[in-house]
Amino acid sequence: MEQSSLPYDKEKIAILKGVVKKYNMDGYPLTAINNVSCTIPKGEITFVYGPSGSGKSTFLNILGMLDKPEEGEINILGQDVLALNDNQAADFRAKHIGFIFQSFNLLPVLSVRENVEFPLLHHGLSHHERREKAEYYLESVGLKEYVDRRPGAISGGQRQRVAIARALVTTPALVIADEPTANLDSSTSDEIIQLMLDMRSHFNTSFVICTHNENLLNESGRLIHIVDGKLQNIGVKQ
Ligand SMILES: Nc1ncnc2c1ncn2[C@@H]1O[C@H](COP(=O)(O)OP(=O)(O)OP(=O)(O)O)[C@@H](O)[C@H]1O
Repeated sequence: MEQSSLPYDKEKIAILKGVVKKYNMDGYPLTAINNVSCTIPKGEITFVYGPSGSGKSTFLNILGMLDKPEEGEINILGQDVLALNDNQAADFRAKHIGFIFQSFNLLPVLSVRENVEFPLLHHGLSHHERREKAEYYLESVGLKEYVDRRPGAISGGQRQRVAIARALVTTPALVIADEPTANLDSSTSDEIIQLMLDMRSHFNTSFVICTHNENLLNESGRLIHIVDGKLQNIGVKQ
């Protein structure tokens, strides 16, 4: 695999330089991400915020290697990820990146435990090892008693806890969360926010969270503000 031309810095999970992503909007080009350069620090929470349609999800999809930009460089953990072919990119993503979505995206026919075991299927573990790991992470998000239930038989907040356990079970360096509290009431949102903060300290995972939730933006962490596809500023909230 090719090494990135961007300098490798072990304190940074990701380095983006000059990233441009365009969409075709009814025959017209729309620049959703416009020359974005930034770094994602290790072991911290970075909050991405900005108006609706400003390019936050596009930014997360590119950072999470779900989508490719037309221009720019992206280095994740020292790897030039744009140089990877589709299979290599899928392997890299499965190993290093976890995702949390606003709509939870759990598989309804699987139990809570099986949902969390699922990302481990291609990690060369025995059934027993997968089960042990899944139960460890489910216990860490407070769902020990619910492992045999189906997602349809637990609350929205509990579903998001399952999704957090599923994102963490592969011990990824980076967890990307797109509006993780948008479908939750405010007190459940607060619990989920607290849980992600606890998980960050406990597992030293780097989180990048896109949010409109002001409670999240008041937490300490890095802030990336995107307006019209451009980075407005990068700040540190103490
Ligand atoms: N698949 C697509 N095809 C065409 N245009 C798209 C596509 N995805 C996003 N866009 C456009 O790109 C721009 C950025 O969209 P994006 O979803 O990244 O914004 P956002 O900040 O996440 O918005 P929101 O806060 O409403 O979720 C918008 O103008 C959107 O309409």
